[in-house]
Amino acid sequence: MPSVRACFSGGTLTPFLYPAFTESTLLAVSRTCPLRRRFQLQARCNSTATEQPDISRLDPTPDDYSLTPFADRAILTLEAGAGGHGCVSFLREMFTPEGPANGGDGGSGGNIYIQAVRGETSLHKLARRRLIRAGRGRNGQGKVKGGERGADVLIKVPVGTIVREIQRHDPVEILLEEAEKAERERERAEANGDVVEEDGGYKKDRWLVYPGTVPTELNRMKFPQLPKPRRSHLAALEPQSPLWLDLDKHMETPMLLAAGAMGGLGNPNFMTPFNNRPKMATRGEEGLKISVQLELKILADLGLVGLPNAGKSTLLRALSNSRARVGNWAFTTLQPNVGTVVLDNHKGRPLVTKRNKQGELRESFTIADVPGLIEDAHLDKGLGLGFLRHIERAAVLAFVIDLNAGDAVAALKLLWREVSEYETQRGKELNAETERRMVTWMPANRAVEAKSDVDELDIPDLNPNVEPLPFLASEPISAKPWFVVATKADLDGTQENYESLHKYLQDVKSGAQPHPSGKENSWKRDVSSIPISAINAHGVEAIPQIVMDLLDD
Ligand SMILES: Nc1nc2c(ncn2[C@@H]2O[C@H](COP(=O)(O)OP(=O)(O)OP(=O)(O)O)[C@@H](O)[C@H]2O)c(=O)[nH]1
Ligand SMILES: [Mg+2]
Repeated sequence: MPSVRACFSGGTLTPFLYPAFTESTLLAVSRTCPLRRRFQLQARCNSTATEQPDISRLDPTPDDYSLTPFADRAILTLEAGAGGHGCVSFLREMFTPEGPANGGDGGSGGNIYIQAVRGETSLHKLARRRLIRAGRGRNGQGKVKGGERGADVLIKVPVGTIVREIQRHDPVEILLEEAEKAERERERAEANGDVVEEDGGYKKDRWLVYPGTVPTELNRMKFPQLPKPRRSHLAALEPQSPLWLDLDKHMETPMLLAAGAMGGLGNPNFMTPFNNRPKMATRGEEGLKISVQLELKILADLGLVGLPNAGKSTLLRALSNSRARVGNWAFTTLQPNVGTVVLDNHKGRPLVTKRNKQGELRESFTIADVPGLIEDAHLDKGLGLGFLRHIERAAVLAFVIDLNAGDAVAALKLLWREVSEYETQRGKELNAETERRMVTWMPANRAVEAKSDVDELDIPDLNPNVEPLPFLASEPISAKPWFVVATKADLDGTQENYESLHKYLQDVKSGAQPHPSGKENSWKRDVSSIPISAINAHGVEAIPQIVMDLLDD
């Protein structure tokens, strides 16, 4: 095992594993060199690393890992609670056998809330549920007792979840439109001097009548004008339709997605000076239905990109307490792992001192390790590009290159090519997904009505979301700060490979070589590389400092 030495090579100070570089080279570094502190830190960390490398943890058997269920997509139908029905009831007391109406109103339905919380890490629980329904309001009762409210539902999602609406069915909106249409027709008829028919009939889906009312009696009954469909006051707090939420911060309070429907009116609402015993009440409104697509894009500070078997998971283990699975075969990792690197454990001096934009000291940062990418991953080879969405939102990217697996420069170029391909494809993919799922929902009883209706204009428009949803605007991946982690540097014959990689990156930085993504405005200001041996925890201590330097770049 070569001894661990820090070295100064080609202007970049890195802890180097190759014996050709000596510590005396480092001592020659000027005291004013901004990288001096990093070197001191390296030296300190290296010495501790050599003292107690926890090799078994970094080279575990393939069964020594922990795996939690994970899903990063879910399609859900959310149904706000329907309102309870109003009640038809009459006061009956000892000397008042036929008292006035005293039916209570129906309770309103439960609301649906959403909250992004730090503790959640996956959407798998939601993906299994498919339909989430808030409680229905209870029916009103006699003695003017209002129905109980329906139970609310709180959907907890991980921070970084995007909510997109696929389809919406708003029964109140439909009823309002129908009422408006009827109003317009009445006005038109009045203007033409026609006889306007009063809307006094029985509508099975809107009215409730006294139990035991026979059909002949129903025909004779005079029904008042149907009250306008009502919305709960809370509906004003609903986000604008179509839903497009990017829940990228921990939320202290839940956010309303769909307010429960209003309950029906009890029979006292229909009392008139001539009739204090109306035998009808209205039914509760139907709840708002929204189909949404949830997509989790893990928000990590550092994203690890690499070919399969490059050593990403081992690196994650070396940097954090993660128990990601490690194995000597491709695609050991099948789902993203997130690890947290603790910079300050409040026991002595922090590993790296860095303040964030708000001036607070950073105590930790997160790393996302995703399944390996292979050539033509953009054509859905290997595990495809699906998992790249998790590094899309990482602030800094680390390209993990195996120095023992052929030309490192070629590997880096291949990775960048796939990443850029993903970038061009992601917008298209998102929209295609939405269009595929878009179906026009029509309630069963209305479908017949619509068919029999010859006047096309009369068919209520149940699919208001015909316009394509906007793309998610985020910065291009090639504009993110990045660096290269050249791993497996402990193996023989990797030095030359590292040197050519180092030279290539110097050229990219100076502009002699184009950015490997081939995109314009890509980030290459301070590209660096660091050789490490993750399996021995050699050299990895420099990574937190590099990430911190690039984080606020
Ligand atoms: N010699 C040496 N072997 C390493 C080093 N890092 C990782 N390995 C080995 O490389 C193999 C693959 O490591 P993983 O960490 O599973 O690689 P990965 O990139 O996560 O692989 P996938 O999840 O399949 O994409 C394992 O057998 C590790 O023990 C290193 O620094 N030196
Ligand atoms: Mg892995």
